[in-house]
Amino acid sequence: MSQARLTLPAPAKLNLMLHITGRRADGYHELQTLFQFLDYGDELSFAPREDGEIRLQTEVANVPHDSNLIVKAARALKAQSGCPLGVDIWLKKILPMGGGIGGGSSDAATTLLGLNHLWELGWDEDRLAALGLTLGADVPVFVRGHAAFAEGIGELLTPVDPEEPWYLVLVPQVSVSTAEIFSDPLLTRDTPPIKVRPVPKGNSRNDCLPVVTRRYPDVGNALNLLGKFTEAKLTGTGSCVFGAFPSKAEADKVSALLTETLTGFVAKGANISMLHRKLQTLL
Ligand SMILES: C[C@@](CO)(OP(=O)(O)O)[C@H](O)COP(=O)(O)OP(=O)(O)OC[C@H]1O[C@@H](n2ccc(N)nc2=O)[C@H](O)[C@@H]1O
Ligand SMILES: Nc1ncnc2c1ncn2[C@@H]1O[C@H](COP(=O)(O)OP(=O)(O)O)[C@@H](O)[C@H]1O
Repeated sequence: MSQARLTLPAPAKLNLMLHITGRRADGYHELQTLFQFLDYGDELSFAPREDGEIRLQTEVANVPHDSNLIVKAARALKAQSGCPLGVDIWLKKILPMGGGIGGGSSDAATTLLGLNHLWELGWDEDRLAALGLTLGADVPVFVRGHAAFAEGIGELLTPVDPEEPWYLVLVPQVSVSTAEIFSDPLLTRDTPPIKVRPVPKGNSRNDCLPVVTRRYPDVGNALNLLGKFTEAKLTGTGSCVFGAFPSKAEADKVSALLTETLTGFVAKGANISMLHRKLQTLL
């Protein structure tokens, strides 16, 4: 076994549209959503430990280690695989938390794939995605690593290949709780499911938007400002909003104007996640 430290990216995702089509008996919502990755994200490093301990060596503000999805993912994989090894993990946290760009879920997926490699478990993607789903509805798409149209609670994935524009992502300085938005009585929960495949253009609405902007005026403000330049959309349950541009130069130009007053970043859309591109180079 290689003892070298393994460093892997954990990319962000965007929800290019998000319809809520129903609610299951367990309270989870049925969605139709289009996931695309960004070439922008956190970075995790892993080094095996012979004593079986799982240690996250980086503090994450306001997230106790036991609640960190990285630790939960590592513990679950160790328990289910029976692997005797442990791991030291370091996290370079770049992605805003509660931003709807999936940082925690992506960190969990990178942990599952990284440890599968480091511990030489040989689990296939189906098994890793099923374990990922027990950690969060968004984890499976990061495990699969391909842009996807998602149904169910986000786990029934059909790979798709939308255009890969440059995006300007604005990050309002509020953290939105997904559970809070999904429990709002005013949330639209009865959008008729789209039955046609591929999903026709023009279905770019996010059903969470009215509830999120009502609760978080800063998000509405960011949408209005970006909307002066391009179609401005909300990702997931927010708080981040984004707009597409045909080139980096154009995204940078608008970024320069808006980030005087707002935080944001420019990144390229990617249909194959940078985690999977990196893992390919290790095989
Ligand atoms: C809405 C989406 C869209 O991509 O993204 P985010 O804005 O969180 O990134 C996701 O489906 C979120 O996935 P994820 O963030 O993994 O959610 P989870 O941890 O599984 O769930 C948090 C809480 O949200 C609610 N929840 C989540 C997903 C879903 N399909 N229906 C729900 O009702 C549940 O109350 C759950 O307890
Ligand atoms: N490794 C992690 N990175 C970020 N958040 C985490 C992590 N582990 C657990 N969390 C918890 O998950 C919540 C949602 O995080 P995140 O995935 O960044 O947002 P979102 O689901 O809106 O995209 C955080 O507020 C935090 O409490």
